[in-house]
Amino acid sequence: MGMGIRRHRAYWSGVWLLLVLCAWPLAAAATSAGFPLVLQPLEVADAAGVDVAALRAGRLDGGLKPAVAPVIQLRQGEVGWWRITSPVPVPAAERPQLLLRSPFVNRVQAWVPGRDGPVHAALYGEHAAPTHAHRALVIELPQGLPAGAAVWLRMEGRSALPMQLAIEPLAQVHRDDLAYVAWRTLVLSVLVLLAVLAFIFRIGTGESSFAWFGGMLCFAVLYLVAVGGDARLLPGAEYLFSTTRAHVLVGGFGVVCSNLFQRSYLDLPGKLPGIDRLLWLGTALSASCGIGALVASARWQILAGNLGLILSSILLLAGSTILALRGDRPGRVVMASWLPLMVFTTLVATGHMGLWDAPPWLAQGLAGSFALASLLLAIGLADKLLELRRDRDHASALAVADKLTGLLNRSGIEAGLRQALQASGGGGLCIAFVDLDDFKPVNDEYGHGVGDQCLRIVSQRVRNQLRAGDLIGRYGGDEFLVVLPATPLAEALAVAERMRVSVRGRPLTIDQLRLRASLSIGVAESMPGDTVESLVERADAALYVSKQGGRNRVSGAAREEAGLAGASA
Ligand SMILES: Nc1nc2c(ncn2[C@@H]2O[C@H](COP(=O)(O)OP(=O)(O)OP(=O)(O)O)[C@@H](O)[C@H]2O)c(=O)[nH]1
Repeated sequence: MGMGIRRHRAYWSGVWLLLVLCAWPLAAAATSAGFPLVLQPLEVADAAGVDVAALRAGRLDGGLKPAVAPVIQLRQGEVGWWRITSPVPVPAAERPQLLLRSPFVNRVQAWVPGRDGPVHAALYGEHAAPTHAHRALVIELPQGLPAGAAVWLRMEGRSALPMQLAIEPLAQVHRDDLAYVAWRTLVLSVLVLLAVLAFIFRIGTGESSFAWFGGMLCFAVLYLVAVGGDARLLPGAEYLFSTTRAHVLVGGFGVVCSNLFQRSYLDLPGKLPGIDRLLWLGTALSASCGIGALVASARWQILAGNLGLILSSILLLAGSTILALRGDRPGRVVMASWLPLMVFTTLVATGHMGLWDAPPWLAQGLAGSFALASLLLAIGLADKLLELRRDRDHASALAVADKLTGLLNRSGIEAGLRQALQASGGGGLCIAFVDLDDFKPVNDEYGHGVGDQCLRIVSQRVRNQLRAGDLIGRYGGDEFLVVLPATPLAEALAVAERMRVSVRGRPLTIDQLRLRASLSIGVAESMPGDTVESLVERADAALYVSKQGGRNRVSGAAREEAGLAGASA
């Protein structure tokens, strides 16, 4: 009980630590304040063929639309133009930078004051800038943004994800870059570490749910790295990660692994078979989008993938809530891990849909809540495994326990003796065969209840004479077998004598009765080539000598080659 509470405290301390670590970069991002900017989309008949000289000279200003929130979002294949100005002069001394956050695979061109040609910016490819973190495209404004001056932006839509705009001093960009990289490193490290642990546990325990969990984490890491651009500077990263097809593929297989893991962790087939059957539909949709993306890229894959994800999330949240309300532990763990994830997913998705102005740190919160969910699930999985282990240990302890005395039963003590014989290498081990004298009359005169109590007290007294490594079991009715590893015969005879005295020396008090009992004991020492049967047979023969000698005594088995024998009373 005490151990359990301590373990749970350790789990929750870990979770709190992670939450605090989550809060730090989010708080840092939230406190970032840049220069105000005004964003105006430009409406032109032919967006692809705009005359930039005319644009910069202000001759196309008639096409400018009213200012919008500083967010740029285009459908795939669309071309868009925007003008950026600032209501206050942005001084060059502050080394201001234009930031386009969460760029993913988008590419932009910018015409900034002080430069003739366009500045290109992208996460991947020849225009990738290794001098900044991958959270944003950063375009330098060498002359700042004086009153009346403008930055012109051109973008071809490659991803439908929105990009937020900001103008910030270089010092702040660097500070936020560092916080971002630290945060991403923490999140990705947690996920990678958990994945490695999951695969190690899979090999160690043979539990398939660990493999699905590990798979889910690997796909999650790939997804975050692909969308976030963490690996953008590695050779081949552009080819591997910068296509929507890559995201559909890892996303689809990630959901498949997650579903297979959660159904086995929650035991959905046994506990909620209806939800389990529906979950197969979500899994099939996600699998079809993943397999489809392996073959070719098509629009239906994104639809199937999103449907699979939404259906699976709803079913898992519903299933875990039902199980949690029933007091089921895995249900509670899944609910606790999915809730923050679902909240962040909904906030990010509604932000993407333009329903509200989502803050830039929300995407990082989503990644963090995923790491938190994975950590909770890993703890839950380990906890479930421990519980299974405890149940199994309990069951195997019950299988070898004698109910009446709490000692090992016959098969338990025989197994223990077999092991001890193997470990002893054939010599130096003694056993004592202990039998209660004239027990039948106790049963006959006082009844079985008193007889049982008598067996309990005698077993306790005999056990109290043993050392930590010795074994004792109830061999049958009123017979006990004691195994004394690494004990010479003389010492074993002395131990047996102490057992005899412990029972004979004091009467057994049962209710109002005071019964005098005694033991007959036969001791035998192991010899090379001994088996459990041959050794027990010699101890039994020695016990017979004690019985024949008048009971209440200890006899040592004769060692044929040495002719040793001992007896006491
Ligand atoms: N109360 C009780 N009695 C048991 C239990 N198992 C066996 N017995 C009784 O233990 C007695 C064993 O008797 P024996 O060992 O044959 O004979 P004994 O009377 O002890 O005499 P000696 O062994 O020759 O000294 C029998 O009467 C069994 O019914 C048990 O679990 N509870």
